[in-house]
Amino acid sequence: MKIFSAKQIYQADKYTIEKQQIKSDELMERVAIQIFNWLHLRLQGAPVKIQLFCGIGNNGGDGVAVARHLQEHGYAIEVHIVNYSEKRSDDFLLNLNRLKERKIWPNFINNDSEFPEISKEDIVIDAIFGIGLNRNPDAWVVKLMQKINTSEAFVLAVDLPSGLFTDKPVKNKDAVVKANHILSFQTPKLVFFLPETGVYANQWEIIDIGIDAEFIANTEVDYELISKLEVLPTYIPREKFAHKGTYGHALIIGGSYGKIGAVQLASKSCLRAGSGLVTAYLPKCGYVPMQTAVPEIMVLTDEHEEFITKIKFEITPDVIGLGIGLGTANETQKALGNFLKKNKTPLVLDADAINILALNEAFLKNLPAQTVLTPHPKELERLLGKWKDDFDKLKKAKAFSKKYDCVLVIKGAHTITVYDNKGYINTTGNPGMATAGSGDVLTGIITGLIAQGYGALKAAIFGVYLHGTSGDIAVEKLGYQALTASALIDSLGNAYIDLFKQPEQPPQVEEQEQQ
Ligand SMILES: NC(=O)C1=CN([C@@H]2O[C@H](COP(=O)(O)OP(=O)(O)OC[C@H]3O[C@@H](n4cnc5c(N)ncnc54)[C@H](O)[C@@H]3O)[C@@H](O)[C@H]2O)[C@@H](O)CC1
Ligand SMILES: [K+]
Repeated sequence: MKIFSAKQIYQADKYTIEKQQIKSDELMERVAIQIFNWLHLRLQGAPVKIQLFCGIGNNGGDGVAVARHLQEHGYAIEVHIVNYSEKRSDDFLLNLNRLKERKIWPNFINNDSEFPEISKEDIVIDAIFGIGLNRNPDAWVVKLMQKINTSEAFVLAVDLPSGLFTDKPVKNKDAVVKANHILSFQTPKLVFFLPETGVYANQWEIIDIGIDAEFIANTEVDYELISKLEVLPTYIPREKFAHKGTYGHALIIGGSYGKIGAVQLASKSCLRAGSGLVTAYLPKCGYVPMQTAVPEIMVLTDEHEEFITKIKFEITPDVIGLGIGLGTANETQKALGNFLKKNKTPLVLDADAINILALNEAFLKNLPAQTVLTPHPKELERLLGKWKDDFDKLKKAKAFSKKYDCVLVIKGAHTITVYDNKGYINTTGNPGMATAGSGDVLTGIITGLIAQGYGALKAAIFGVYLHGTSGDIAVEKLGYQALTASALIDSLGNAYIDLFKQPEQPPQVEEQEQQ
């Protein structure tokens, strides 16, 4: 699903209004009806008090229009107009008049007003600011936001929680409404997926307001949300006459004394991701544990007992996953530098391979085109330097990816894969996956996909998706705390199977034949 910027949302609005030959307030009415339906379905006329806090722009207009529908259906409403500016939008005024025609008199809140009481049994509709927020809210509006936030009432945000900018970081953490649920129009907003602002958007849902499909299809975006719909077309089916050579040979290089398990995890997940053959290359001390733990995997060893000192092998793998459990010993750093000078095989680099690159910037120019790097936040910082905020981080990541022609997988709650000036935001996974070895498994999966013929970018996007789905499947049985990296590998098969599962349909009631 495409993620639009605020500017693109306004363009989409305009385009739709012209093409569908509707008035702008009709679009607002679509919004209002959908929000009303959402509430009505859940409340079923319950006598709960609904307090609507509406700004004076179109977000406020949405809120005011929802109020009218609620009142028409007998709900107990209180409409508060948060009067933060003189510049009221036309559709806000139109809907305000429609309220007045029905003898609903809103309460106007100004900077010197006393705020209304909000009880924790109430429902609050937050329609103060939408995507039009372009500067920090005034102090008195922030105070009102704080009142809403401390009320313990259920807060439903219209389009996005008021105070969140669509395409910018938040400076004042108090100046955002904490919503329990967000109904966002047509497209989720980028800020929902970034660590600093995503905390304000735990629960969100998209409301389809009938934005023109052609506009959506033809508009290039900077960010895309990746779910099953997006990854399914990239899946490469298995062929009947295939043999193990058809699906490639992956080499996993890593490990040092005490960190052989990391190579076991990456090699196993590489195999389970579908690589035809997998060889592991590790220091001598890893030979016996590796051969014993995973019989399907071939093993090559370095001449050193405890860490890797020379990366030399006679085989010709299709892809190399490198860095897990590697350590950063001087000899290992040198070995990686020498290896990169000669290597032409596609690479997936993780963990200490990334740390070694950060320590030796000169190595970066020797990366083959479209090398996949999978840093966690600390490794990313070593690579990019410190960033001011999430937006600055993405800007730096895009510049880095462009400079070195690499696919950068920014791991996090919503992992973002960056390449060619675009970001692909993953939607699968859960906090149970913040566990030792989880990253090693991801490296193995991406390496295994490239071995089978997936391009680097597709392998990274699909790999991150599969890894998250494995976590979502594993957590069902294990819960968050007991989820381990090994359990992720065990669920990988089901993650593939899940790709082809149809969503459950409600049971069909057969019609009784009329006698
Ligand atoms: N396609 C869509 O997404 C649609 C969006 N609609 C709604 O329209 C909203 C956008 O409406 P607007 O563009 O009127 O903007 P908002 O309602 O978000 O904000 C109102 C106005 O306040 C001013 N403002 C910004 N920051 C301020 C601050 N800190 N203090 C005081 N004033 C400030 C700006 O001039 C802004 O236009 C969306 O979020 C959505 O709720 C719907 O009504 C129709 C369809
Ligand atoms: K809002």
